[in-house]
Amino acid sequence: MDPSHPMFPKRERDSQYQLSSKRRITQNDELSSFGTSPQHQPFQVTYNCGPSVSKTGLQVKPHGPSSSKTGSQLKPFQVNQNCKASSSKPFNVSNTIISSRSFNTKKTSPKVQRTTEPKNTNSPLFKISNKKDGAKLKHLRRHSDDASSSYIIDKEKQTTTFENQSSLISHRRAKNKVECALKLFQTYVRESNLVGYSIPIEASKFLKRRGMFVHDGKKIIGDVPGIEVGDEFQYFEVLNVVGLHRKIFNGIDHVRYNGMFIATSVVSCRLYDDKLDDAELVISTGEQGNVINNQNQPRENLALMYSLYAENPVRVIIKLNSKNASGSVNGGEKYCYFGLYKVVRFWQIIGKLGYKFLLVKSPDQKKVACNDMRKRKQILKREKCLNYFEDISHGKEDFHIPMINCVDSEGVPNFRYVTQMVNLERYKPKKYSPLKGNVGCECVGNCSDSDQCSCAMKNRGKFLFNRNGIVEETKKDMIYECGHFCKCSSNCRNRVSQNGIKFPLEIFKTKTKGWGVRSKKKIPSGSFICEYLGEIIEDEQAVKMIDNDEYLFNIGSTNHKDGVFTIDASKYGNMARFINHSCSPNLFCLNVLFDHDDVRIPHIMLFAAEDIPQKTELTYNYNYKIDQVVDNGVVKKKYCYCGASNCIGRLY
Ligand SMILES: C[S@@+](CC[C@H](N)C(=O)[O-])C[C@H]1O[C@@H](n2cnc3c(N)ncnc32)[C@H](O)[C@@H]1O
Repeated sequence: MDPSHPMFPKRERDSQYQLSSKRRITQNDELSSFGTSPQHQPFQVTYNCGPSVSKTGLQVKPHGPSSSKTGSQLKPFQVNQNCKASSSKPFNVSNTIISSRSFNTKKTSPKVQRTTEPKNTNSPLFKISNKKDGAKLKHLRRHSDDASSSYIIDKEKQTTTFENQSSLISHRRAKNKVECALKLFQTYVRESNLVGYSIPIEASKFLKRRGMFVHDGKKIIGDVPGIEVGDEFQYFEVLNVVGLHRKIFNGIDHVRYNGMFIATSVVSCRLYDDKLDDAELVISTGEQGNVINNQNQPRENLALMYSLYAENPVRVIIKLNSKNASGSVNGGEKYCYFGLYKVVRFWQIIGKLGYKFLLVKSPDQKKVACNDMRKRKQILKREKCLNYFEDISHGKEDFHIPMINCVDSEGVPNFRYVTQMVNLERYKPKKYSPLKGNVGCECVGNCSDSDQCSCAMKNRGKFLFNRNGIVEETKKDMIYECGHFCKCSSNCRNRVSQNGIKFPLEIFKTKTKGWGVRSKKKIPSGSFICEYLGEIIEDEQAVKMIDNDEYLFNIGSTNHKDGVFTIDASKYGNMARFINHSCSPNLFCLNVLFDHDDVRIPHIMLFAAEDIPQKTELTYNYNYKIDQVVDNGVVKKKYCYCGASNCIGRLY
């Protein structure tokens, strides 16, 4: 081992860990371094929610209307006389777009009055007491009936047919606008250096400033032009951007229409998405404000109540969650538009001030809303899996990164999937700035002459990748790829690992090591696999992470006076955070630089150390030192379950 190898002083650092009771993955100095249809079943229960349950403060309770708690004696679709709403008759409502300027600003809060005391029944017990309101409701119903729908969905073929050319054109135009807005949103999320919940909020503000909100200033009842049943959105905030649901912290959106509030959209949480099919019926808990009597119902409840009488279409968006072993809901969430529904009844929750609302899907709406739900069900069945998630990268990678669990029911762990290092910009000092140093090569087109290419010169006068992108040097301290500041083209042979994954990978649950990673296809030796991504933190910070140090990866070397860094993949990371250790690994890692010249914070790139057959677990050597991991003066031990014939039995 060359002592000038930036990883060489790792041994010294390892002893430092011992002192600081820290353990973490280190780079090796050798090769190994590293509601269904009513006919089928009773209604499915969902709960309305905002961006997150805790944020909205809404209660999420896993019991439905038929639970004894609510005391409901009504069978599904049985509608109490007071609350008559025929579920058999097809919807006769259509789109209405109200410009925000045209709202009636006169406040005439409708009074809702209970006719009988609810004892053991949760029948809908309200009638409109205000005659004026009744007239308005009639007017609204007539208005809805009269308006002609812009498109018709062929139920059998599950296709959307537009009534005329102009409605098709305007739908396409709106769809383009939606797509543009979504792309910009995604780009903002990907490129921003922000962290946590603020990312989608800031992205939404950014789009708003740029006038990229679709249907801005309009409150739409019914179909939203440009959006189709089954469309999926990654963030709650996006629903506002595309005009599906205008509330940011509330699961029920409403408009004031002729002096009354009617609901326009509801966002519901499904806690058990493995049981999902197409939702024919949804029960949504109404807002549970501090109501003392029914005269003071929160606006959202009133809106849903009036929607029952108005028979207006309500858009239903369902938040699809995963559930992890501890039962908490996190990860892998998205919002799927399920189509237009109608409120058919509501009832008070016994012992509580809130209400529940039963919504039934319009028979003319497309049935299977989310494609991946069907696929997910098939895979669960075929693989005999207990849990399956189609893509934990949420479309951020060129391939889907599925997560398959055939061992237990644990869902996607709580971390944010990223495709670039978090916090890199913060630590990249100016003196290493490529703009100041001579970082980029001057080659024209593809780099071909290693004597002329300054990047090849840094690699001791060689191109380290062959023309198929296979790395031919496995023991280099540092690899310099051509990069952002080079004049060569983006297809240059000296740009490999920066271009992202080229082999489809999947995360799977192992029996003894937690999650692991395997390739869906065979991988030739020397191929680039993936980068180890996470948040760049300073060493001192890493040392303090006593209880959360499983995803720390030492980078750079200790002989830099101005900072030593670690990658922390606990909160932010990619599939690499799931790659396990083996005493006989099939991957190795290399330090790569291409977007800056700071050797303290190289990219950690994993490559295949051998030809890897498909479905084989990918592993690298964590390089822990046995008996050198100490916590509070006590030597910590972790047994190794890599199963290799040369396994030393312990990770540390
Ligand atoms: C970077 S994480 C790897 C992914 C991890 N299995 C998971 O479920 O998230 C490192 C942790 O995985 C487990 N692990 C990795 N390789 C192992 C091995 N060969 N034997 C036992 N546990 C291992 C250890 O708990 C280790 O702290």
